[in-house]
Amino acid sequence: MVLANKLAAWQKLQQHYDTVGQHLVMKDLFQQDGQRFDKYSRQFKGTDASILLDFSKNRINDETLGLLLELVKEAKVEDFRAKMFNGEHINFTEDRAVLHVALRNLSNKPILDDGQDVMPEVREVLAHMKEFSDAVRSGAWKGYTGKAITDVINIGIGGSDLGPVMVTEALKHYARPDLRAHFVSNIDGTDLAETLKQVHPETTLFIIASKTFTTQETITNATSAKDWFLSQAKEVQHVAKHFVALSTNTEAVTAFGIDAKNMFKFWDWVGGRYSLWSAIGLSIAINIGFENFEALLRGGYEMDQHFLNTPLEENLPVILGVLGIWYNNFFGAQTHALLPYDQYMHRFPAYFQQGDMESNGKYVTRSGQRVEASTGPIIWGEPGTNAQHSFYQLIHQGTKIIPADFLAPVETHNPIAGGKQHDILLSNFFAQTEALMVGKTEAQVRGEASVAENIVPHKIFQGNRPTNSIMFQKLTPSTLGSLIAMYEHKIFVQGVIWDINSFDQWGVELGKQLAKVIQPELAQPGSVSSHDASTNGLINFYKQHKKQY
Ligand SMILES: O=P(O)(O)OC[C@H]1O[C@@H](O)[C@@H](O)[C@@H](O)[C@@H]1O
Repeated sequence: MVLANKLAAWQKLQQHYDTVGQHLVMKDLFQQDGQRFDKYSRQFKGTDASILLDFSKNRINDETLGLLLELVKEAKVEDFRAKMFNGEHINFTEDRAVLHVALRNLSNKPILDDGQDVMPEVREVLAHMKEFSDAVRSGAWKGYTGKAITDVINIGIGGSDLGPVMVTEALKHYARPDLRAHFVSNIDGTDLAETLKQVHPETTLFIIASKTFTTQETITNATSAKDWFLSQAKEVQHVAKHFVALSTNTEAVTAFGIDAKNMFKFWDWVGGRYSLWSAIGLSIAINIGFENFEALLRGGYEMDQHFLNTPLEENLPVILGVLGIWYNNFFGAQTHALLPYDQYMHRFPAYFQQGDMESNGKYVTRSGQRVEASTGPIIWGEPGTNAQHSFYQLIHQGTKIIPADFLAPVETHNPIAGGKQHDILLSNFFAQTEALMVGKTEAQVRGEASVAENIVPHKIFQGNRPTNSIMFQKLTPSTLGSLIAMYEHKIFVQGVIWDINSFDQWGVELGKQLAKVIQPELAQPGSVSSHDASTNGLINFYKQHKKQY
């Protein structure tokens, strides 16, 4: 593969940026073209999910879009897309297929990994999840004293936590108040301790979620949870009624003391950050019911079909992907903000921090060279309108360009005050992207009542700040599924263009290795001298002041 910045379309884009792109003023473009919204907005329609993407408030014209799509073709995104769906081992550094799309494949089409159809096993696990989640929800699954489960604690971290957390928050409207979901991820004992305070061992189900079942945080928390449980339940046989595992590692699960029949399997072709669709979604299925979990899968599946079959210029993930490239690589934007105007989606940006940054935070190309172009953006964000009262100042008047996606539902689940609050929320949603685009000129500032001369420059907004507006009818399970899959594929498109492997995560390993060296040093008496002066100093400071428990 050729380095991204050496592709002919990239060079053309650079020239286009230098001569035209960087000078485009959106306000003028809207004045010149009354059809700009129609021209630069697209709709996705699933069975019941419908998503509008308005990307007209971007610093682009027809030539920009044309060249960006040329880049997609030249970088062979379509070939890679086919390779992913066909189970080729595109995650070549781990020699794995990338088949999260199989988890939501609701068609009858087989999906092959190493020549074997993975679908029968996928369906088997889904059936197991249905059976189990139904039993927990109906109260047929009983704890060791014969009581029904009231609290489910998912113990997992990274991809084995963030997806279930984000989705159960986003779909809280569909959850039953008498069946509470909790999530423990951090090795910090506070996380587990504070959660255990809220539950009772007789009515609590622990879901130990770990693809590898070797992750230090998860196994340690799970062991402590088991100790807590056994301190009251006493008999080891009761563990079977209160602990289940979600993993690819049967041996480690059984060694932990969880019955293999209470293990929900998934496969090494499911990346951790793409795993909420797999058995990792068990806490979701229990929380909102299996039918709703299936609707989530359907939404994902329908977006997969859209990504696979829609022409590039109509394809939402492709459009989002190339717009990201335009700002990241030509305008030098370092970050990308996700700003959901839906309180239920408050963990959506955090979810895609892992989804995007663990996927595309890489500087080595598929052929082992160093990239010459900037890769994955820093993803961040908070729900509107809270974010408006926090960091929007910098987006409006700071020195950095912050491309942002604004997301909002047309319909709210909570029409408080006869829908008035939702109107207020949405008026802010519309106003912010408008303000970011049009800004406020010096003349407008002066036109306002009595502004002191020295204050004038402070009140000017340059505008021309790019945003995408993404509206969906209502935050239903299938809509959420489509939105998640849309961003997954956006990340895919960008990774292919940058020629990096979006599906490994070697960058998380070094810190883990070093922590394993340091942990025994903390328990030994005396000071350490084997590290650099800073690390030695910090460790020794801790050892001097450490409390013995
Ligand atoms: O699911 P397990 O194996 O516990 O991994 C949990 C997380 O670990 C991290 O180090 C990353 O590699 C993530 O991609 C992964 O989701």
